[in-house]
Order: sequence, then structure tokens, then C-alpha cells
Amino acid sequence: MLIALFPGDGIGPEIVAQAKRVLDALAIDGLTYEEGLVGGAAYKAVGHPLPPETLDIAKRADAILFGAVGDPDCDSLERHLRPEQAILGLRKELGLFSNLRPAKVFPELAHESALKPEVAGSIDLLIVRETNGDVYFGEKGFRTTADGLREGYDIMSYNEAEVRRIAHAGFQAARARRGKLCSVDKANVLETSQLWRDVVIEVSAEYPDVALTHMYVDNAAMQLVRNPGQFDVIVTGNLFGDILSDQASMCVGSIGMLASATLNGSGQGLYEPIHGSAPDIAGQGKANPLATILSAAMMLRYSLNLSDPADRIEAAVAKALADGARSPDLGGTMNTVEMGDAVLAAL
Ligand SMILES: NC(=O)C1=CN([C@@H]2O[C@H](COP(=O)(O)OP(=O)(O)OC[C@H]3O[C@@H](n4cnc5c(N)ncnc54)[C@H](O)[C@@H]3O)[C@@H](O)[C@H]2O)C=CC1
Ligand SMILES: CC(C)CC(=O)C(=O)O
Ligand SMILES: [Mg+2]
Repeated sequence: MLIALFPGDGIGPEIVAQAKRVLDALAIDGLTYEEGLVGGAAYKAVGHPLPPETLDIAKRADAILFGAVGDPDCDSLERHLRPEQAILGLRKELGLFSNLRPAKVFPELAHESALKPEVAGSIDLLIVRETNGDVYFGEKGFRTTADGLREGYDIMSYNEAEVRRIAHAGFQAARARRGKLCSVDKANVLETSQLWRDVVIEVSAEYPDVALTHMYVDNAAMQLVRNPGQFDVIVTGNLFGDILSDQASMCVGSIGMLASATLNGSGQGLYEPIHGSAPDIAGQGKANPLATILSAAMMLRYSLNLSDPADRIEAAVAKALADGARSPDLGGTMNTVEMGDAVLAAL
């Protein structure tokens, strides 16, 4: 089984190194790794954020373990050369449309939540975010208005097939959990969202055992901090899911804690923390590697069908936290490698 390792930029190499140490410690038979350049690192080395060699590794791999991309040095490049195109390109090229972002509070971290501990303690939700469409992939550009003003535009759209397949992913996830699905949209204003809602309702006929509700995204942002315990599975589009998942991360304690899986229809997946390359702390040993380590556990479970070692990683993270492991984002002083050490000690 081939795992593509794409560390990327900023804290990416630091956190992926810790996840790799944990995978190595499990000594799983038959795992092989190929490393590839992505993001600003790839642009600086070979002139493109997603070089053909990297895409080739990704296509051959059973799973991809991804750090993060994004480099302030590259922020004024033409859009198609910017580091972020690597993650967008991988999602699109491999048809990775179903981005699963679980947010569950570890009891020891309830006090690190931006919410009151008793509110945070109730959080156990999954955001199912579509990642192949929406405004991220629509026509975009700059133009000049009739009045001579500069105007930027990005077209938001979803077709019914795109909504249908992510709706199925949402219903199936809800069925495997507590049977509640909340579809988040902005159907009071956007036609894209009206189609989204209509299609989700059509698909719901196939899941009579799942309780479907709908919520506008502005209300969802509010409900996520007012009463996050009400949510089981949230299914939503690319943009709304991106924003709500960063928000959910602080509800459970830190953006350094949220793992993710992005799946296509054939079992292949990309696994990454939900956060970015954190240039403000890169190279300082301050990055929390737990989201990446937990992403490696999701990789074992979802793409490699290895649920026992996945359970072991998750249990080790829980034990490390229970034993007091804390990086600065969790109110502690342990550096990135020490956090990795703590998980290894708990394996
Ligand atoms: N999937 C990806 O590769 C993503 C890439 N990005 C890119 O990352 C770059 C930075 O973006 P930002 O908006 O600053 O978001 P960010 O998620 O990188 O950082 C936001 C804040 O959270 C902190 N943070 C993030 N991860 C952390 C960790 N593991 N441990 C401790 N603290 C952590 C950072 O230090 C920063 O203060 C940009 O170039 C952006 O485009 C952003 C999100 C996702
Ligand atoms: C960097 C973006 C392309 C994506 C993002 O913020 C995310 O997937 O969370
Ligand atoms: Mg994001």
C-alpha cells in the first residue's frame, strides 16, 4: 500500500514528520511511502505548486498524507501558481469531493475551548464539506465596470449531480452516527443554495431513518457557539464548510486538533489537518501535530482498512492529552517533537 507524503509549506514538514514517526512506530506490514513537493516548496523548486511528478505519485497512491500549503512569499504570484492551488488541484484531479471534518472535544481540553466548558463538552459533530465545486472552482477574474471601476468576480455554482453525491455522503455518515443531518446553505438568498436544498430533500427520500433539517449558514455559525451539542452531521458546500470547520475547531479547543479525510468514490483519500501552513509559527517548534497524527489515523481507517492501528493512534492521542501533553495552542509549553514523543510513549 502506497502512501504519498506531501509535507508542503510552513509547519507542514514539522507536523507530517511527527505523524510519520507514529506510523513508523506501528510497524505496519506492507506500507511504502513516496514523498512529493507541493505548494510554495514545489513552486520554489520547480516552478509549479503541483508538479506533474507529484500528481503522478498522488494518482498511484492508496492515500495521501498532506501537511499544508501556503507561503507569504508567493501571495502575489498569479493565481494558478500560488501554493494553495496544490490542494485545490489534488482535490479536483483525484475527484476528492467528500471532506470529512470531525470535531469532538477531548474531556481534558474542554477548558481550552473558546466556549464555556459545559457547552464545549457536548460537542461531537462531523462536518461533511463538498470540495470539488462551489465558488472555489467557478470562473473568476478581474474586469472593469462601465464606470471604469476595477471589479473582481468569482462564480458560485453547483450542479445537481455534485449536490446529490455529497448529500448521499452526508446521509450515510449520519446513518452511521446518531441519525441526524443538518444541511447548511443560504437558500434565502442564493440560487446555488436553493438547488442544494431541493436536491438534498430529493435524496432524503432514500434515507427515511435519518432526520433531516436545514439551516442558513449565518444561523449555523451562531448555533455552533450557542448550542453545538445539537449537531450530529452537518453537510454543506465548499465555502461554508471551510469557514464553519475553522470555527468548530476553536469550539473543541484548538485548530491544531482537527483532522480531516477527503474521499473520492473509490476509497482513495487525502488526509490533512484542517488548518493551514501557519507561517506565523513555522520553524519555531510551536505547531501542534495532533491534528496531523489524527489525520493519519483516519487514513488507516478509511483508505487502508486498518482500523486496529487507527484505534491505537486515537487512544494514544487521548492518553497523551490525559497525561498532560500540551503544545502552546493548548496552553502548554511542549514543542512539536515533544508532542510527538508523548503520543509515541502512549502508543
Ligand atoms: N489545506 C491547506 O493547505 C490550507 C492552507 N492554508 C494556507 O495557509 C496559510 C496561512 O493561513 P492562515 O489563514 O494563517 O491559517 P492557518 O490555519 O495556517 O493559521 C491560523 C492560525 O492558527 C494557528 N495554527 C494553525 N495550525 C496550528 C497548529 N497545528 N498548531 C498551533 N497553531 C496553529 C496559526 O499559528 C495561526 O495563528 C495561507 O497561505 C493559507 O492560504 C489555509 C488553510 C488550509
Ligand atoms: C487553502 C484553501 C484552498 C483551503 C482551505 O482553507 C481548507 O481546505 O481548509
Ligand atoms: Mg480552511
